[in-house]
Amino acid sequence: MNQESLGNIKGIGPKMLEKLQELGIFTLHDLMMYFPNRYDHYEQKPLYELVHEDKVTIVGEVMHQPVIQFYNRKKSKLTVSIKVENSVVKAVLFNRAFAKNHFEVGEVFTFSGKWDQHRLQITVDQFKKGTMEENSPISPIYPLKGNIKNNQIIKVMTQVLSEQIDSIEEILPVNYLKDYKLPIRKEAFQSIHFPPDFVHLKHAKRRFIYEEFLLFQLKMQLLRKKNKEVTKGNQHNYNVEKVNQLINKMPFHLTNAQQRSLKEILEDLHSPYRMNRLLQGDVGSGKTAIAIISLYAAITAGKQTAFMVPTEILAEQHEKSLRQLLPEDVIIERLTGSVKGKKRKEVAQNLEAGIINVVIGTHALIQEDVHFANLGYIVIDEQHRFGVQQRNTLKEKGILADCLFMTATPIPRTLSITAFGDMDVSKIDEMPVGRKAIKTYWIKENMMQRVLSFIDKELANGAQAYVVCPLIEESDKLDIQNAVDLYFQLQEVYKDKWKVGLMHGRLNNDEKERVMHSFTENETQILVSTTVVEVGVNVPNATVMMIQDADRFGLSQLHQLRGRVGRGDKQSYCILVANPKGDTGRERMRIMTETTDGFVLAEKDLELRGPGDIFGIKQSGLPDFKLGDLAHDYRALETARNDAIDIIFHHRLREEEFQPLLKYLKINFDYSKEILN
Ligand SMILES: Nc1ncnc2c1ncn2[C@@H]1O[C@H](COP(=O)(O)OP(=O)(O)OP(=O)(O)O)[C@@H](O)[C@H]1O
Repeated sequence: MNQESLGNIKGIGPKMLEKLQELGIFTLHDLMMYFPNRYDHYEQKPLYELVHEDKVTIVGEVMHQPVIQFYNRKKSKLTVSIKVENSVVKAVLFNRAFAKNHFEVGEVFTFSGKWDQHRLQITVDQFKKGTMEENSPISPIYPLKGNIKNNQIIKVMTQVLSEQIDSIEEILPVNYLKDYKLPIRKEAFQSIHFPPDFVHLKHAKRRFIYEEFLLFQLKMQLLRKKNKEVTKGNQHNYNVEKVNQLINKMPFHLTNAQQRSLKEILEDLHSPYRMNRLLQGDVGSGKTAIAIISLYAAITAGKQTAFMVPTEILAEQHEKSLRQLLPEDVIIERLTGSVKGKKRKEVAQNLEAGIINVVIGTHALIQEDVHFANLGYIVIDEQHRFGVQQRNTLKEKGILADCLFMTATPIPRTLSITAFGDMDVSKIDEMPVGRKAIKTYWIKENMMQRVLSFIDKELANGAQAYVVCPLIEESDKLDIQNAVDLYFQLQEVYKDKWKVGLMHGRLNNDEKERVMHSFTENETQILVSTTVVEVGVNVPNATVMMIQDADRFGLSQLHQLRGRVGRGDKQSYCILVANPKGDTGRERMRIMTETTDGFVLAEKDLELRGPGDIFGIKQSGLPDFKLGDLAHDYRALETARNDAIDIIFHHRLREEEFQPLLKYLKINFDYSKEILN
């Protein structure tokens, strides 16, 4: 089977060709790959099991000559009495008088249509001579667009399949088929379009799911390999001694997982290939610490470095950490939206002149007027918040710059190997020692008094608390508690005892900085905030996170918010205030109180809300699979990925049994031509 145009096929006229093109079908290959999205299944049940007004299928023998009645001039009703089991059932066909001659007494027919339990009567949509088995019981329903009909696709497909079936070549090696018990390709095509039974259909689907995952993963691995080869010559000879000095100076011992990830990152820096790595780790697992050490390593190799983060608050916080940890001779600057006028000009000039060693910033880093002298390494935090485009713009500013992407959002493995399949992945899967699991409680509004005195006790022990609300201003529609109101209420409750701060997106940058600063320094003990504190904010002294209207947040977001506490060695608490109306809201609250494992939560979120919502944006880079479902087919995806890595990195495409696959890749995927040659 190939890229032959459908125009060459006998029986497909210009009109049909046009209709097929509307569905995106241009070649034989396109047509075969146009899978049904569901199947009509005529299941024969005993009469007593049929449900009144359901669509049913009945098989019976014609008992008498059909009776026809005409009414309203052009309308007709044809009634065929049939014997089913030991009953007489009436099959009624409206306005199909011509069908009368089809029915001979004594012949068996299969009818499908709407069942009338009281009259023992079926209003027939379709009928066919013969028993169920003779009438292909599972019929495909194709996704339709334009003015093509399902029957027309079935007709074309039947014809093409019967004529071309022998030209469909297998593309997978025989061993794979054997190991995974998959049907051969031509059989799978036959079964997915016209399944003889459900078992064949299941295996055909299994085959195509594996096939599409494998083809996708092959593409990812080819890109990964290409990235390595093309970028040869990108070696950073960092100063091991200086890096070790910094590690020893850190206020804590790195966890094993941190050490392992750091080692992988440093190896990438040192290797002649461009780093394209994702550093994944649950909230508070210590990713930033690793990022800082690796930035310093690149600086000791004489390179400029950049640290890109999603919010102004984070940029300021990280700038502070960099200044605290790095030796004084490292020149650190911040470039965010709030750096303006003369200062901004100065930073831009110094970047271009190569004076600055590390610049930390937000989107401001990718403005057109920002140029680097010799950008060698970029760390991008919370990467899925930046679009693919923005990531690339920054990359392009530094020729062959190594890139480390960090994400605190636990991405289920199925998603990470799909969206980031072309990347290497390091994982920090261990928390620093001494961390206590955060205790999470779900309470109703009417228990607020108790919560407030609990917070009071915590603060009396020297700790601090966050109170998060979903929106900043009251909305009539969504009865949501607003941050400003709550701020005033809490001030009233705690009067002169504790200071309350207020943070939200509408404050200007200076105000935000001031509010955050006084919370970090424990000048304010309670921070009332919208979700701007969601990512990365690090105040280890805070032990209480109270979230208002918690059922309005997704699980991953709740987990991010909860991750703002439990960052030191004190026992921390997360209090979810919610009166969820629906089951999903209640389910979310329940899960939150049951687990603190971000990955478990993300898997649940994937189940409850689908992949798009985890990333929160469209540019997530997730492909649209025809059959494969990321939430459920993770085993197939995992297997396909391992196979693709093996095939590409062990040069299997050169082997004899992989020749059909190689040929297929070359014909069907543009990307692979140059890489595969
Ligand atoms: N190995 C360690 N031992 C003890 N404390 C650590 C260790 N590594 C990091 N920390 C501390 O734990 C807190 C969280 O670390 P860090 O900010 O690096 O985590 P993160 O993974 O970047 O967090 P987030 O995902 O929330 O941004 C910080 O206060 C940091 O100083």
